[in-house]
Amino acid sequence: MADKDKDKVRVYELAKELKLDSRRLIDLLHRLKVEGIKNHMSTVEPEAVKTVRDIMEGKLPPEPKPEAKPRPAAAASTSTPAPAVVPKPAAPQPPRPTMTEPRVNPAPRPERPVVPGSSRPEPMTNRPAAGTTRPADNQRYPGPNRGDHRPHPAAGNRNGHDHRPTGPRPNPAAPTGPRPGAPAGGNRPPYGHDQRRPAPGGRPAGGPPGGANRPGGPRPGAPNRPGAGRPLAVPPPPTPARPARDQNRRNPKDRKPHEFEERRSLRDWDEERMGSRKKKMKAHQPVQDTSMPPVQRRIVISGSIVVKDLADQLGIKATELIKRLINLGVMVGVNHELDKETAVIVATELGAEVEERASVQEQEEILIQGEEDAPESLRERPPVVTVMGHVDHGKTSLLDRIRSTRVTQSEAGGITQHIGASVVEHDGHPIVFLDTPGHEAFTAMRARGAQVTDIAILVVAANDGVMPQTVEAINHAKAANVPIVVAINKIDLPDANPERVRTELTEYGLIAEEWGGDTIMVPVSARTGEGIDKLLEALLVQAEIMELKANPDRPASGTIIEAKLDRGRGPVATVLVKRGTLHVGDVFLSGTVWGRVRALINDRGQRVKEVGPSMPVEVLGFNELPEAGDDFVIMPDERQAKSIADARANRLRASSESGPRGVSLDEFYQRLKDEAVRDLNLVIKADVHGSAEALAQALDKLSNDEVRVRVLHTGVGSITESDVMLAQASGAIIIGFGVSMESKARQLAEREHVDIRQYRIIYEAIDDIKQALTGMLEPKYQELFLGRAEVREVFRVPKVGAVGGCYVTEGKILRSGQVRVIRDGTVIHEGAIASLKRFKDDVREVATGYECGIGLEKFNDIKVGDILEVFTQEEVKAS
Ligand SMILES: Nc1nc2c(ncn2[C@@H]2O[C@H](COP(=O)(O)OP(=O)(O)OP(=O)(O)O)[C@@H](O)[C@H]2O)c(=O)[nH]1
Repeated sequence: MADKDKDKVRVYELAKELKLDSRRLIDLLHRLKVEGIKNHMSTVEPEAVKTVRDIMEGKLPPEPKPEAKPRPAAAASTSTPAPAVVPKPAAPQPPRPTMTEPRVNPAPRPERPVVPGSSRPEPMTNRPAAGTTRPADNQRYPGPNRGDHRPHPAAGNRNGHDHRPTGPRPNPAAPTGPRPGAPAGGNRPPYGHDQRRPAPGGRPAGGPPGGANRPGGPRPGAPNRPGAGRPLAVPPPPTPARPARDQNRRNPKDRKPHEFEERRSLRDWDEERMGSRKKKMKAHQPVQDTSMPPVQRRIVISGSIVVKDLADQLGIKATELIKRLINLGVMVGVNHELDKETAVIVATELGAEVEERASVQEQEEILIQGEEDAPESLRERPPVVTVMGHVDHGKTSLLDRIRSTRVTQSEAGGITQHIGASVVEHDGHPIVFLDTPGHEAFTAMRARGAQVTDIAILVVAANDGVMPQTVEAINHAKAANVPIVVAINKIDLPDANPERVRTELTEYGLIAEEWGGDTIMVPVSARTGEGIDKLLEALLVQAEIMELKANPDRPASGTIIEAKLDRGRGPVATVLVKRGTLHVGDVFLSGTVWGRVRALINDRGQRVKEVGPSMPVEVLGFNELPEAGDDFVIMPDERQAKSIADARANRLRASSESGPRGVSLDEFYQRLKDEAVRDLNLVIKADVHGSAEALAQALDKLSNDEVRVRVLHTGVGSITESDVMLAQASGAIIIGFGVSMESKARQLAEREHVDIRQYRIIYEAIDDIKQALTGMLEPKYQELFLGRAEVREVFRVPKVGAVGGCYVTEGKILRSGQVRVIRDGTVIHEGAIASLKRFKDDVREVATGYECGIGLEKFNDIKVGDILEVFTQEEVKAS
């Protein structure tokens, strides 16, 4: 039983192993009627695993094409539909897995019996020749790492899809061996390499690099290029070592329809449907270029590389390399940058021995991360605290009051200086307060990848209670897993009602300790100072619970919390040291800036020689201004600091020209598969509280054992910058329901690639999330903002209806666009524009700063003050 469980694999694991997209595999499993397959995380029973593997290896025929099955009426685009396949005697069936499901039993599928001898007979006759005539190749491209996507004990029985030599295969038990070309035993560095990334050697069975079929040695009977067409039904003469795959794949026209059908492996089918460049490349049958001898070099690839440079390294002409790349389905020019994987594949194809090294980025990570601290090296460190709360509830007053307490307690002489954080001592224990209150600052820092806060003080005015931004602050802190200590402020006021605050907070999961919960709540008055000591005490208690520790005896690393250009001193920045001790004279790196610490100044304006963990300090010695939120690390020497800074600058340039940084719903499933995420984080904004709650609950219910839908925040009203920041910081998607979006929020979302999805129908939102969780999200149309106009007057035009006399405040209004009418922050109508006029003329567009008349289709209720937001729909490219 235990053994059986061990054999179970999850869909995504199997898909990865077979180099299939999980969706395709799920499809196949469904068609095989394997039960319990819900998504990529579902486990597959060993029997079904075997069936799928057999199919993939060509031992069993694939199931009918999906087009043929679900839509019988659909015209078969490539081949004869399944029913037309000539039934063959079921006689010499290979052993079938004993599956309980009827589909995998031979009986219900008489139309597609397996007749090894007849289904893929010809290539088999050639294989021994291929395998045995090229022992050198086999050595260079050890079987299991190349064409063989997984070892199988029955390898010898393979049919035409097995391209491995029949001779001894090195290490047949290892499904993922060293990469091709990598020195035996794989001297690839143990770090940084994403094992999930398909190793070039782990390409699909029968793929280009497949054992005996690979180029690299002259083949007898040379002209084997695709298109050299040879009738496949006729068993080829045994002599030339023509690769089986060539015949199977490359001459489809020569095949009879049913043969074609039978020869199709699921992978062929999958590739046809997927059609991505990489797949094409992987599926490609390498073409033997007899004009070029194999490259006899050993080269090192440590990251992406320009075609020209790779050709240099290989000692061949760039044109030759390009030719080979084109053969592999990669269309490139001489200055094109190849990613590491492609470079390794093509170099190996050409016969070079490739050593993969950690990229600069990977080396950088190692250098920066340093070694793990031994537990015995850890010492207690002060907590770093941020104050949050609703507007006017007293955040600044409370911070001021707290800071003022240290004047009496600390040693004399220090002049408080604003450096972005202050240190306050209580009972001899320091507590560090970040000077900028508010959850926006807190989350902005997180959005930059830095989390410096250990504890959040939530200020709630006792006379006002929980307000919208109180809730936001709670959710922002929760999203960051930062514990909250509540300061119930303004208790000096006659209408203060701390009990009410405690009660209201329970609704948001904050239960006061005195009520049996675990949230410390302290009544205070920033005005009178009452309760401040207790609050500081509470912070120390919370810190103690958290066991905040760091190793002070190592080179420092921390975060920039503030940076400014000082007229006299040049660029200065405040660093919050996270671990280690920072000294004057240390060489540092921060983002793309590096330098040597010239001076350290603490929050009292005193020069210090060193600072330890959790301490804020102003650092002089920057030659450029770093950015708040950047990391700050001490480097062994200037050379290394400079080299990493340069590499980062290059990457930054490259990344700003390409790829999105945020998470999108479209790519969520891919990330899920790659195990990058297990949570789908959402921020929900709706027109009314009821719909926000309903949506949150409905979406929450979509969680399953494998993926958790986490609603980080729900709120009422427009989507704000703070929502976008929260989404960015937490890798969340924003769901807007009947709400508009603030301009700044849109700009930030566009810049940071935060996915904002707006809906008018609750089920559409639920459907989209549901589909995203199963990887079935259809390519969608995405809204593209065009412009915004304000209705300043309303005209009633006979026979036409209401026309808004508008002023374009942002972007431009296009006659062809769709329009959303927003009144008091709520979307009240969405539809088309019926007319767009400048004076009396119909126009196609009106730009910012101009007036125009806008009439709406099927909407006459335009009112002065309405905002007309114009947008268009743009197809989102499938990711
Ligand atoms: N009576 C009383 N008033 C207070 C107390 N704390 C703050 N206030 C007053 O409340 C008002 C708002 O205080 P701030 O400290 O500016 O509040 P804030 O939360 O920082 O406000 P924003 O920065 O605008 O978000 C000021 O008029 C303060 O004087 C208190 O404990 N008691």
